[in-house]
Amino acid sequence: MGLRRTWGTTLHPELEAEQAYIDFAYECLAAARDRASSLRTMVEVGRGGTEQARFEREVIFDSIAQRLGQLELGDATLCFGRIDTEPEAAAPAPGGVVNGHGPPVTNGHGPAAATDAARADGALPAGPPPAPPGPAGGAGDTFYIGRVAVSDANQEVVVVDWRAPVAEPFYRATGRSPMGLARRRHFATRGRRLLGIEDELFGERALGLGRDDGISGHGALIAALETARSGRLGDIVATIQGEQDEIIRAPMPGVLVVQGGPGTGKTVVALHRAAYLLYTHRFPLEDQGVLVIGPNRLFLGYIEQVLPSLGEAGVQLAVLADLVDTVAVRGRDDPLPARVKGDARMVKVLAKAVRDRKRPLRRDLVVGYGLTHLRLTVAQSERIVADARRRARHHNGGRRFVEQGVWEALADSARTPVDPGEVRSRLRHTPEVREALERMWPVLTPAQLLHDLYGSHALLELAGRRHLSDEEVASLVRPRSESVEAVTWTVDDVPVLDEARALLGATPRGRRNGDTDDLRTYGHIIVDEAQDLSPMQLRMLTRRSLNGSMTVVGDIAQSTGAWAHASWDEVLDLLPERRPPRRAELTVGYRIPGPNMALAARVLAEAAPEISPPQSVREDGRDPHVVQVAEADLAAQVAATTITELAEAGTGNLGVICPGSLTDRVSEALTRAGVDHGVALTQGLSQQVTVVPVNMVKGLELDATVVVEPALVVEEEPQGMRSLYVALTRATKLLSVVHALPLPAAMAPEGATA
Ligand SMILES: Nc1ncnc2c1ncn2[C@@H]1O[C@H](COP(=O)(O)OP(=O)(O)OP(=O)(O)O)[C@@H](O)[C@H]1O
Repeated sequence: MGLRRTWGTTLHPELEAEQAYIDFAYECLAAARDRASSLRTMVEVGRGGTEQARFEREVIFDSIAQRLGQLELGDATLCFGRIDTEPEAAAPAPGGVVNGHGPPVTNGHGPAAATDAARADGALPAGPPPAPPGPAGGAGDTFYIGRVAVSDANQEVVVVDWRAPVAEPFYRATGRSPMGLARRRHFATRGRRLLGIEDELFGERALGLGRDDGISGHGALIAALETARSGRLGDIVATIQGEQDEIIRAPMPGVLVVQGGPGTGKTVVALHRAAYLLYTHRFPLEDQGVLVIGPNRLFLGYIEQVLPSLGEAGVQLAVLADLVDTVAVRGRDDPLPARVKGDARMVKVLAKAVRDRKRPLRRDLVVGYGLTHLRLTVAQSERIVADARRRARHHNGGRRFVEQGVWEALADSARTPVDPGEVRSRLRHTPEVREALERMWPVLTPAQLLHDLYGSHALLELAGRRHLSDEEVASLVRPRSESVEAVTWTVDDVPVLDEARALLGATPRGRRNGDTDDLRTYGHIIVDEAQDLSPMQLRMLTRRSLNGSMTVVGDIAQSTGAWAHASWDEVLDLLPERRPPRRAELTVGYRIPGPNMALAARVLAEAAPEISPPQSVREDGRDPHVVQVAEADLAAQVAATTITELAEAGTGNLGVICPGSLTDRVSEALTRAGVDHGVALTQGLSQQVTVVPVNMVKGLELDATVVVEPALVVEEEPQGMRSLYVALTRATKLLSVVHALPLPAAMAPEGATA
């Protein structure tokens, strides 16, 4: 059984009727917006009434504002297709069904009736009611699928939200498994204008023609993929494919791991899953929160538009450093300390480092008290520390037990009875008492603990000798900064600071400002580029998972960090284990045209031989251009190639992907050649041309790329071949390579040896 497609080279006979229906849907959307706006004016947050009344008004106000946000589509298309079910598959759907005679007749009160009613109460503009065509099967049901749900004035469904269960066959039906569909129709639109219609017929109507390769809405998909990139990832609600939809709608509990090659849609799919889960489990997820973790800020800037355009508020996009918000983070460590700081052995090292900070006195504390002296003996201090260790869940929380023990012991030592409370108020600011408390049990922030630890070979040695090698211990030492505020923390310090925070808990001062021992958790966590996360980074995420529900996406072949994982098992071992994890794979590549993928696949075969390359949806495309020049001419040639590629890319964007050491030289050459450009580090992808060091390019996508000096990429990056694979898989269209050094063997022209 197959599918039959008719994609608008000639005018589709139902174009006009569908256009009328789409116009009607937009009118209903505008009416819904007007209603929400006037409601907002009515509930405008005022000062009057009781506190309870004001609170309720604010809640209503917020939800209207959110609804208005959802109804604000900007340039995005409202309705991108429809499905017609087979007559026998027709079943009433909650909230309204489009019955028997096509879209205008919903439950017997179609848009025609609805329009009259709405016009009567002034909600809809005047105009003829639409007369859209009936369903393919004659007597089945029809549902229009769109970005948000729209109803008419009678609350009849006009457009179904893409996340609703009824929309599932729009994305999942195949020739082999039509899911009760007679026809699926994709609309090609520009704004509100319907430009073309693509039909896929199922069952007997398919007549065995057309494709059944699991790709649905082929024309719409290719049109979406050919569109020039804006430097920001967009949504794919109109063209989600079956294998992607299964991941998006997978049940929420537990960990779901998604492996997929470059351009298979892992990032978009993960973000659409966030939107789907919030729609389907709004209560309790909206309160619990959804966290999306990306590898760096450039990447977050690249994806930040996708979720609002899906109508989702309340999702937190973050890099790991944002979760440790008390310190500023810049740069990375050298490979050895980076690796040690990511290693799970650091858990034990830190626990020991905190233990080492709880010390009995070296000699008795004797302190003047009026005409007499009070005494705390070494043995008493030992008992107090041991007792607080047993009682405190977090280090800082133990300080009050220690203080209490000290006041009591000092009071006990008086010749005449003294009240410990009195001792406390008279002695707590005395320097020798404070010093004793600091020795026995200092209050520590994570930064103070690490500042002291890294700044002292002795403390490191004490904490690490049973867990780390001498070389590893030595790699962590760094010159002591003047104050803890002057320390520059690195990305690699972040999970160590977080581990320290989990051990230390809130400080008394933090507690007074509302801080607690417990960290903020989330009902669902989405992790992108997860293949690069170290065990300590994964622990950070597990710590923030409320109930073990996570979506973890990545590509083992693109793991390039200090902690490049060889398999997902290694990652899963470090994630919450409340349920058996589920795995999914994305196999179809949407970004990379066939010829570019063929070159990248040769590099992949060496970088990660066990991983198969994705199958490109677009088999055609220009062959990659490879240009060799003398070393002295390299940067000038990069500029020249950039200019030629730009001419071919038209309005599309272009990335010059360099080994880190060549970034400045290439940028200067572009300036000399008069090419306006940005540098990713400071400007993101906001310019048409951007120079991107290879270690920042992961996850990004451009229309055209010029990859500079592959051999140097391989030499400079810790996982060189994998970094090169990442670099070669960024372009949606044009790929050029400019080099002076011999190419890595895997890239040499087929048949040639390097
Ligand atoms: N079903 C789809 N319809 C239209 N475009 C799609 C679809 N799936 C993916 N794409 C597009 O393919 C491109 C690649 O998607 P995405 O960046 O999510 O892939 P990825 O697997 O995360 O890639 P990488 O591993 O390189 O980070 C994006 O432009 C995305 O919009």
